[in-house]
Amino acid sequence: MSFDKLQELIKAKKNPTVAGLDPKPEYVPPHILRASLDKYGETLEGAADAILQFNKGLMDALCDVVPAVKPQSAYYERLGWQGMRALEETIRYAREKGLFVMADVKRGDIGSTAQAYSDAWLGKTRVGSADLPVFDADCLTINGYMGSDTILPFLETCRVEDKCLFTLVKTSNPGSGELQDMVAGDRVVYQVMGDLVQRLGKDDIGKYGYSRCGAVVGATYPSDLRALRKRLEHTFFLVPGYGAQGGTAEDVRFAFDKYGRGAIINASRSIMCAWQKTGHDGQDYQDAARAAAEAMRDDIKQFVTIL
Ligand SMILES: O=C(O)c1cc(=O)[nH]c(=O)n1[C@@H]1O[C@H](COP(=O)(O)O)[C@@H](O)[C@H]1O
Repeated sequence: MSFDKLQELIKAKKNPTVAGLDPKPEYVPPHILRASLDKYGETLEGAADAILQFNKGLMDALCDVVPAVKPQSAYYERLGWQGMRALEETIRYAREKGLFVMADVKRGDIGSTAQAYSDAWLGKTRVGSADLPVFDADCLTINGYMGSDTILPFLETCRVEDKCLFTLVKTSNPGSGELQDMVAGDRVVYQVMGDLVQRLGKDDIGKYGYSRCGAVVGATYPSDLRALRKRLEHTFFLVPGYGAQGGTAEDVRFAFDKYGRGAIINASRSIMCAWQKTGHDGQDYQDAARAAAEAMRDDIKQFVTIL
């Protein structure tokens, strides 16, 4: 099953991290941006071409270091349909490179609309008698705070397509406590959500002990991360917030089980924008991204041994 595949890629690369692909035109090295804008003008098409070329270069540099990439849809949506085409091509290229693709869309809606989202991102769209894959990611982030009926359509698509999900449980942002830390009976809200995620996934557990229904738990709240790891033993964690948001390797070690499994740590800007700190005008963006990804891996491996 799908988290088994991710776990095996993590083991093969000896690296429990995912590189976020959240590209803004400002993050693209000047020589790549200039080439695209010379070709297409200062247009959304030009910007979309630049981020696609940038993504491909990053994936060429990172594909033997990281097991997975996580493109965040917003950065592509803001460039309109040209951006969405760049996202589709990014996903296709990632798969060609053997990378596990986690589409970060944080979707959530009533059941019938959730089904449409899951067709788009994980499943297939029916046209006449044909079932056509669309974005075809391996895994998706969703927002399940509308309730279980909005999560289940995604989970069913995952079962049919052998894919998996991450549902927001305790997010990394500064305001996450405003609602997620509210007391709800004898639990707090994020615990209620975590328990729901674990319950929805419980009948479909993979060989490493994890269900298809994972949870997003931020690196920026390490004590909550530690408590959730103990509470949700069958729930795979996506842990964002390392690097640019201040989360450290010491913080994220709590996300892993005793075999060093069950979690993947994300960093986006600290890898994508590493070239901005080397003083070489972006010509070395691939080396810089690779060095940042290797440094993150080695940093985490000081605290976590993957068996
Ligand atoms: O679902 C996510 O990936 C996510 C959840 C969360 O709680 N916090 C969070 O930062 N993210 C995403 O993780 C990435 C973090 O990016 P950096 O802060 O640049 O490493 C962004 O794509 C965020 O949208």
